[in-house]
Amino acid sequence: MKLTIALSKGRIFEETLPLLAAAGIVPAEDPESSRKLIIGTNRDDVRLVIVRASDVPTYVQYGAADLGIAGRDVLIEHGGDGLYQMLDLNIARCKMMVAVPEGFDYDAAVKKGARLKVASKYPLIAREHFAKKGVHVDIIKLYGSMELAPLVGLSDAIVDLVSTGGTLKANRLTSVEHILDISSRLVVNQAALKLKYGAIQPVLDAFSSVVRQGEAACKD
Ligand SMILES: Nc1ncnc2c1ncn2[C@@H]1O[C@H](COP(=O)(O)OP(=O)(O)OP(=O)(O)O)[C@@H](O)[C@H]1O
Ligand SMILES: O=P(O)(O)OC[C@H]1O[C@H](OP(=O)(O)OP(=O)(O)O)[C@H](O)[C@@H]1O
Repeated sequence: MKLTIALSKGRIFEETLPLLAAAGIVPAEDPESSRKLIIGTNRDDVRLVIVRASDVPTYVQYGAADLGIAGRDVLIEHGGDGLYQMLDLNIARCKMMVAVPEGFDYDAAVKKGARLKVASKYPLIAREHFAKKGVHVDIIKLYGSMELAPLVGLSDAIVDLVSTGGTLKANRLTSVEHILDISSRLVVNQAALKLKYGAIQPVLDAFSSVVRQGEAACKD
């Protein structure tokens, strides 16, 4: 029985390699250098499909992939239909933040009840955050480089992912609110979990043991 795992290239692929190795899975090619979208592995029964990070839940939801790895950001925006979130893998960690240009008095704008223009690739997360605070916003949906939006007058603020803070700093922006901690999760197609349980369970066990080792190492 073949298992198909959906992954995005870049940081998720890189950070998933040790997890795959623990499950005895080694990709036959590097998606950074190969143009192939279906990558074989050392195991005849396991293949990887390389998709956009935000497309991973869709492939898993419809069963085109049995398993996938996606950020909490992507999973919240997608919704949970057709898939189970099985495991927090603790990889690709970052924070979802509100950021504004240095010198913009965000607290004063909020206090005044100003209507804010907010650019984001994560409209659901952004909308819910400001709704909870009772702040009126117009959300402007973007697909990348949110940091540019306030610099050219497209928005007052952004909702984006922050890790080192280097991108904000390089663009003279500053974070003003923390919304969520983000990490990537293993998701499984609901039907596949039943039908391919025997093949999926060892992968889950191997991934969990790597996550537990990482947690133990953090405590030491
Ligand atoms: N700077 C970062 N540091 C750590 N993790 C990050 C960072 N940026 C994004 N992530 C996490 O990694 C996931 C994949 O990010 P990646 O940059 O590979 O894709 P993307 O460009 O956001 O997605 P898409 O190609 O679908 O637009 C994100 O969904 C998020 O959970
Ligand atoms: O705080 P930092 O360490 O600077 O990381 C933050 C940046 O990382 C992400 O972009 P990414 O590098 O994934 O680029 P992309 O969204 O264009 O793929 C995010 O959208 C920020 O722009």
